[in-house]
Amino acid sequence: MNKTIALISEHASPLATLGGVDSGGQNIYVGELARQLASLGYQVDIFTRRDNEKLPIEVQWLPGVRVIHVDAGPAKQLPKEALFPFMDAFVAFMEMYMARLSEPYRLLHANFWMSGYVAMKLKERLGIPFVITFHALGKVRLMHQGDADRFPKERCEVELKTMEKADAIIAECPQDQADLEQFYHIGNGKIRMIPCGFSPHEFHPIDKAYARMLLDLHPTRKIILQLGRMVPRKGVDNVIQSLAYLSDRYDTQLVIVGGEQDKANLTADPEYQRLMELATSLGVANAISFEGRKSREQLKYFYSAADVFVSTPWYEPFGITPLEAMACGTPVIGAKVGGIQYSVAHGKTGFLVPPKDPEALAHKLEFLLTHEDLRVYMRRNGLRRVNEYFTWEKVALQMDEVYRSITDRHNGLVNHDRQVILDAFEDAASVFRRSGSALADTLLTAGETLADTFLNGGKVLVCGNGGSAAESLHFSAELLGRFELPNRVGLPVISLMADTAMLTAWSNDIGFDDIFARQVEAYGRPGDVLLCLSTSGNSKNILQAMDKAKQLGMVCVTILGKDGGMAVTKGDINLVVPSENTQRIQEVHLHVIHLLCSLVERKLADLPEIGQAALNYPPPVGSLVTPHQHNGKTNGHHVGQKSSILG
Ligand SMILES: O=C(CO)[C@@H](O)[C@H](O)[C@H](O)[C@H](O)COP(=O)(O)O
Ligand SMILES: [Zn+2]
Repeated sequence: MNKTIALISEHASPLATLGGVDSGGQNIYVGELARQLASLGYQVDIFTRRDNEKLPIEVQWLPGVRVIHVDAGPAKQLPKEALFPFMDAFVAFMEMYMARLSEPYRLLHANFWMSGYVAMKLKERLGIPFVITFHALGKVRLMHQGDADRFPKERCEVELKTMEKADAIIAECPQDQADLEQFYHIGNGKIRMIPCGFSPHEFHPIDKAYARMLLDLHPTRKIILQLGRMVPRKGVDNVIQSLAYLSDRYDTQLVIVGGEQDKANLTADPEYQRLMELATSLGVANAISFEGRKSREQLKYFYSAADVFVSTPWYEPFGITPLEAMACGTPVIGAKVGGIQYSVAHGKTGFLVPPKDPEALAHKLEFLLTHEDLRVYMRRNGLRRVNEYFTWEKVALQMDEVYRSITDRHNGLVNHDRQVILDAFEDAASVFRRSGSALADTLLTAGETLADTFLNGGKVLVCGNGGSAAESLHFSAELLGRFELPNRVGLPVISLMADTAMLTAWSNDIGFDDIFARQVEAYGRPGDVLLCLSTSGNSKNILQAMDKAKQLGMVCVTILGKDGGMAVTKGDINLVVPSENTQRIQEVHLHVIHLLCSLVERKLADLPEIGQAALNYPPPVGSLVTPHQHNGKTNGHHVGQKSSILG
């Protein structure tokens, strides 16, 4: 079974350094999901923007996982708010890349709204189904950030369209699901709740004293850890403010990990400056150490060294850091928002507090830091909870289920469509078979009549509507031009729907019902044939043309379907296709006109006495057998009169 999948993550690459403004949870999510999917047998390609010209296009990152760097916009770092204009180029690159693959991706998994746009376009063009994890929703962000939100205004509209087109939407927590339902009205069973995860091999408890020694942290002071991206919405200022409410703040240290810079260069980070000013103004600067950006390998030591981990953002679609802290045995005090209120079990693995409420945070901090037994209890619960529900391995297993259900459904649809096609061929074959026996004799008569008409200096007028109009042109082209017989003269067949100017003027000014009758009157002569194609046999313009032809002493040959309609009562030779299906009828009609052409040419070529004459049409009047001498009465009508186009 083909298990190739493309993860699209336009700004967040698993290869990017973590902790910067635009790299965080999504980089981890994409990387860890890919790693686990590969261990489930998937071949994963991660498409992310090439933001450094030195990056090769393809990087084999892990066994079964490649990172594909997409040329879309300048090959340098840009804020994610500036990337949307390059997403069409992203789509074009992926399409080009995919065209070279031996097997198409079975599924696309988009991450973030702009990747969703890419996946939606690819689905439109290539029909590949897609899943999306938004990681953050535009409407929620706008609610919290207001004018500070710098994303293009189309974001929410694109999100909505993407949601409509997606085969499944992954909500990361119950709050995410509720936001999707409330703000985007998505509730038709498309949403699947699958949380984020952590890797037990990466995050596990380490002896506290050892961790502190390695990190050069105080061996006995109470350590509060704040770790993550340092942007206003993460509420680092809230944690700093809470220190001012702690009664025993001098025995407590707040360690802040994260930011754009490492420790030595932190002063260059404006957010650090802002936070430092705040700490100084509150008189708590001495209780804080800013550690700057750290490598991922170092994080477990920080989590393990801390007595409590704090995360109080304004909002948080999921929040991976509380999981990582619990996985290292550290209780969490988190804001009662987004995924944190789901991952942190209040009173069991930590506490939930309102965001932007430093006093409430201080209250819980004080309580937890002064109750060691409670910390031990929460440590045990936290370890159990995260290992039971939140490992990347479990996340990937749930994701695999979603992928399978979509691809099965998709294959089912494809198979269904395939069956429709096979059935249509079967149906057509059966109508053709039935038509063979039903029409063979009449076809011989019709072929002979047409041939005799030509041989007698007559002509054929042919008409029909819609598909039948196209076939009437088809018929005149074969006989006026060439069919199978080489070197014969053109035969006089006039398609009555070929004269667009006449048809439009007449139907515009007078009416549609006599467009053919008018032409029959002008062109028709006794002994000529009017050949009518109609699937219903009830088109008024066909019936009127037949009436006119009969008045002029012409022969009416019809090619019909269903019950033959009214036309069957007026025709001299009626070829009625035994089917009720208009398309099948038309398909047999094409075959019928080809057979008529074939019969005409055979007749012209085979009759020894006229073989030469057929090549030198028109024959001298009277030199040839007249049709009724061959044919006698065809369907009760004599067709012996001679004519030429000019009468
Ligand atoms: O080709 C199709 C349907 O397959 C149509 O264009 C179809 O020919 C038109 O509806 C005609 O107007 C039907 O007229 P008729 O066959 O009933 O005389
Ligand atoms: Zn048609």
